[in-house]
Amino acid sequence: MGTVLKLPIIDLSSPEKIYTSRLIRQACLDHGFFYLTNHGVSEKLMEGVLMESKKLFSLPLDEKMVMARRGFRGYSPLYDEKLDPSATSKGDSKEIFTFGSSEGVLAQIYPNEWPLEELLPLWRPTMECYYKTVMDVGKKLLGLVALALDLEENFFEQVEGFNVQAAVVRLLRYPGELNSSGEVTCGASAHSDYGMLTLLATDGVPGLQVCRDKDKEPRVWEDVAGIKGAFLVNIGDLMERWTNGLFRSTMHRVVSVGKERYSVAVFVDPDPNSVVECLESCCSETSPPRFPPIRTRDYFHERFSQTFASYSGSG
Ligand SMILES: O=C(O)CCC(=O)C(=O)O
Ligand SMILES: [Fe+2]
Repeated sequence: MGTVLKLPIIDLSSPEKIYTSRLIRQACLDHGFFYLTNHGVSEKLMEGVLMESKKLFSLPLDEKMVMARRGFRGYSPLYDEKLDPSATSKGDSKEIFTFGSSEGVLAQIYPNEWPLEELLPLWRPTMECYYKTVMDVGKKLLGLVALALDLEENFFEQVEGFNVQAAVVRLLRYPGELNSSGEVTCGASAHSDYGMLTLLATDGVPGLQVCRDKDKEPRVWEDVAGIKGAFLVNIGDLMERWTNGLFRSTMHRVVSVGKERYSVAVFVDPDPNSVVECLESCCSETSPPRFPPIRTRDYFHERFSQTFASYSGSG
């Protein structure tokens, strides 16, 4: 493993909102990644989610395939996703289980898949509690991000950027296999996240790396360590587009270190119908918009079609 990147730590419980928003701004300009502490999600709940996730992935494959994803919700077996479409591998070495809100348009198009209550009685209540609790964190954090951009605190709610029904939770299991040829095995190949913000919790097994300059060849990958109880937060592509590239959607990947690894990523994404376009405060005559306006649904569809084997979703 290479160098470990030192990332800023943001305390979500600080009463100094403006000061905290300035720290967030700097973190988003410099890295697009930061740790979030004192966020209000208990370690017990985070551990409970990881434990239930392990139980789900331990089920026999045919029982998991009953919940196989339609669109992007449900179970994805090993190699179903390849986050870097240009990679020569057969796919990313990981299993995924994705769910979201049971309400709203997305839930109608892609109903959540739940494991049988007889098999995993605590699964659904634990996951629903996590979803709800992390949404409170997402809302508070996006308020600070809006302040960091000199916008009204509720800006992202007004433009349907924050919508509790549009977020998704992605449970991940990396088997930790190593390649006999000595090549890097990716559990998640190089990519940036698609939405606004991602809140990541892991079981502490290393493997996550970021590449701060995606245009530099060869790419330089730096390790990111976990902080127990903290979320690792990163900016996604739609936030980068909203801010005209000011806030960075940084490329990252997960490499296998020969050990099984579990993580839980919550993607705080805009409403599928929202249009993401350059904020007035982020462009000028000398710095015109770098990206045309785009509907969230269309952006997601484009990315999922490139990265999922046989993707037939509409958002
Ligand atoms: O598992 C991790 O640590 C990161 C996962 C990730 O980057 C993703 O699913 O987008
Ligand atoms: Fe990611």
